[in-house]
Amino acid sequence: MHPMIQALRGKLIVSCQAYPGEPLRHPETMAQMALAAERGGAAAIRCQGLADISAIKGQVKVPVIGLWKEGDEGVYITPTLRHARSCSWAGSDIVAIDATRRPRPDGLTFAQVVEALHADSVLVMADCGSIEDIRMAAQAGADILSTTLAGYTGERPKTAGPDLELLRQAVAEFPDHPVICEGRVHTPAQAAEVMAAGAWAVVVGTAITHPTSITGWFRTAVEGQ
Ligand SMILES: CC(=O)N[C@H](C=O)[C@@H](O)[C@H](O)[C@H](O)COP(=O)(O)O
Repeated sequence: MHPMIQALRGKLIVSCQAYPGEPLRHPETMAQMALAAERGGAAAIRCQGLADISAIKGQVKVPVIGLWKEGDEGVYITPTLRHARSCSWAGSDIVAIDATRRPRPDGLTFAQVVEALHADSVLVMADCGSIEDIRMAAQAGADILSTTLAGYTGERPKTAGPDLELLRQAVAEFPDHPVICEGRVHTPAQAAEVMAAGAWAVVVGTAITHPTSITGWFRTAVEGQ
């Protein structure tokens, strides 16, 4: 296993993303957010878009997991080999790509994308939505398997918290692969629970770096529905 992935074992990864039209959507702002997360103990930063990747890479010392979202339905997380290579060139230490079994816009299979990236020594995080995706990604040689898309592709229910069932199944089937739990980890207790369930590492985004959502959670608690 690559030493960079080995070093992520038992660690917290923080996802720093702002969505189109949002107040914090600026590469410098995301770099500041990433630095703040690093200062709090994040072992890696996950981030979106070439400008954010390059701005964050220039600021933090921890590894950068980069992706490039185009659109918000179908295959939108680093959908093509071109997107993936661009993420790598922008400064990603690991590139996160859609690892579903859906057709990809460039007509390549996930396995072909992994093969091409590995030829350039690029590490791949597979963003999966189901156990079938996880199996496919493992077979294709992805360096990291992740539950990122569970609840977003129609194959798994959108659980309120992390998809522990999928995580447990993935860890049981692939004990020798690093399986990262990502998606709807909203509390430290949930983060501890996914680690206890055997996650290699946990990615937390919204609950740390998306103040609009966090404010909404509190507003609901204060005002009721
Ligand atoms: C489904 C999808 O597009 N997920 C994205 C993947 O990069 C991000 O929008 C999430 O914020 C990230 O996965 C972290 O998850 P959470 O914000 O729930 O902690």
